Amino acid sequence: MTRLQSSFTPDASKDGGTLLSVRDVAKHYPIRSGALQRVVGQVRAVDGVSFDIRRGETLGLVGESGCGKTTLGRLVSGLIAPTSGQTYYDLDSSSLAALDAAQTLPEAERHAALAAINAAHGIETMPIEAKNRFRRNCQMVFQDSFSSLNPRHLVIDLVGRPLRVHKEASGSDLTERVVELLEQVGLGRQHLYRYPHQFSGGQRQRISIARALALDPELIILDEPTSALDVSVQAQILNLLNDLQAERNLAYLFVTHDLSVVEHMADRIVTMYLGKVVEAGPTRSIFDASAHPYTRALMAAKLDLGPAGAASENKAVLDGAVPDPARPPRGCRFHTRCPVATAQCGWEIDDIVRILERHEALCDTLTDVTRESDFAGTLVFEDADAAQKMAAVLASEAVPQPFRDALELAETTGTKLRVRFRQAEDIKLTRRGPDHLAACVLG
Ligand SMILES: Nc1ncnc2c1ncn2[C@@H]1O[C@H](COP(=O)(O)OP(=O)(O)OP(=O)(O)O)[C@@H](O)[C@H]1O
Repeated sequence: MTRLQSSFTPDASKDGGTLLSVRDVAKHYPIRSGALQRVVGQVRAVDGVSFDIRRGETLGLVGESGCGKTTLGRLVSGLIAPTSGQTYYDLDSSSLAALDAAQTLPEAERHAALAAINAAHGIETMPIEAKNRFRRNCQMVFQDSFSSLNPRHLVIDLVGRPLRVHKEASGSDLTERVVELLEQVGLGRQHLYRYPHQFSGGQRQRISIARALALDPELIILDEPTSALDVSVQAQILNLLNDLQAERNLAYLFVTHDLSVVEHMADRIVTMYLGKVVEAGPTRSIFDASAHPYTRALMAAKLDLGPAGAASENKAVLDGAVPDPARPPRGCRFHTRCPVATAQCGWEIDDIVRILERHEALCDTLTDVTRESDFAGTLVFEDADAAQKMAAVLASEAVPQPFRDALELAETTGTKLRVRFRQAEDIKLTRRGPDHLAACVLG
């Protein structure tokens, strides 16, 4: 893979250097079944994601629920370990160049080339002292302040804990440090000896932010920090985050499903769909010239709060549920819902299975599916009539035109229906403008 395809490395105005480099990171969760809890599949929550975060910038990570944003946030923070790939902390420019050059090498050579960089900068492989430094410098704020703040702890304990654990302060010094932190987030000394339930949602989120600031981090991962709040409180928290960033040169990874929030907050945006990055670029470039239909659909969906006409039109854009991440669609994973899909987007046998799920009567008569590959196979029905009917459905307007264009063969013999689609590879990210990448077959 070339660097262009594997990573998203900005040269934005915030040129404080790269803080974190996420490289080809994947997280697959095993699906277990039966009395013996055998592994029968994998949920591909994050599936080969690369991007950089620069010092002092806000990177917005957007996508619908279930696309893998939270998992990615936890991977980046080191809270969970990746299945493959790695996140690198504090690379100098020559290590960063070496890291990207190594991505183009064959697997075996890549390991050798990366050994020194992994040992010094990989958050899974660095020495314990370096990992502790990373942990101090990378903090998280979660959406649900109720569950992230222990209800039995006083504010002084909640905010002071990182200082105590890292032996930064104790006694009256600790109290004064906590007061300082509370004042920075708009609270004060009078709040020290109260419990989380005595605060409003917005105030609790301020306490979470104060706790995240305690060790003076370089990066805060904000996972839907304002989604549970009223709009007016949301604005106050976003303003607070902006002020803190300006004062402390903080970098934020801002995880949200809400593009209107990142439009105001983010310097750059990464759009994720079903575990993959589908588009990444400077915020203005994404909003003015989005190159992926999924990003455009998310942008349209944000107008749902607007005029009724826009709402109904936009609901159609993001119709249907996100497919099962254990069986992500081939080619472009968005092709099953894409309003501008083409025959090149990766239509496959599973798309027939998805169509069958909408035709209950036919689905009941299906007895077997044998696959030669993801793109070719045979469906066996109870009787020849059902096989003919299915062939007729596949040739009709009940299925999208690009699906029909991609279907090279649909041949019935008795109870069997043999099908073959045109082959497709995964769609790679390609350059669409300065620092702007998108993974779509359309130019
Ligand atoms: N511990 C886990 N075990 C198994 N599957 C998981 C686990 N955590 C997440 N998943 C699955 O991984 C996929 C991605 O989940 P994730 O929470 O990262 O998405 P998300 O975009 O953050 O969604 P949301 O906004 O709803 O949190 C989902 O299908 C989810 O069910």
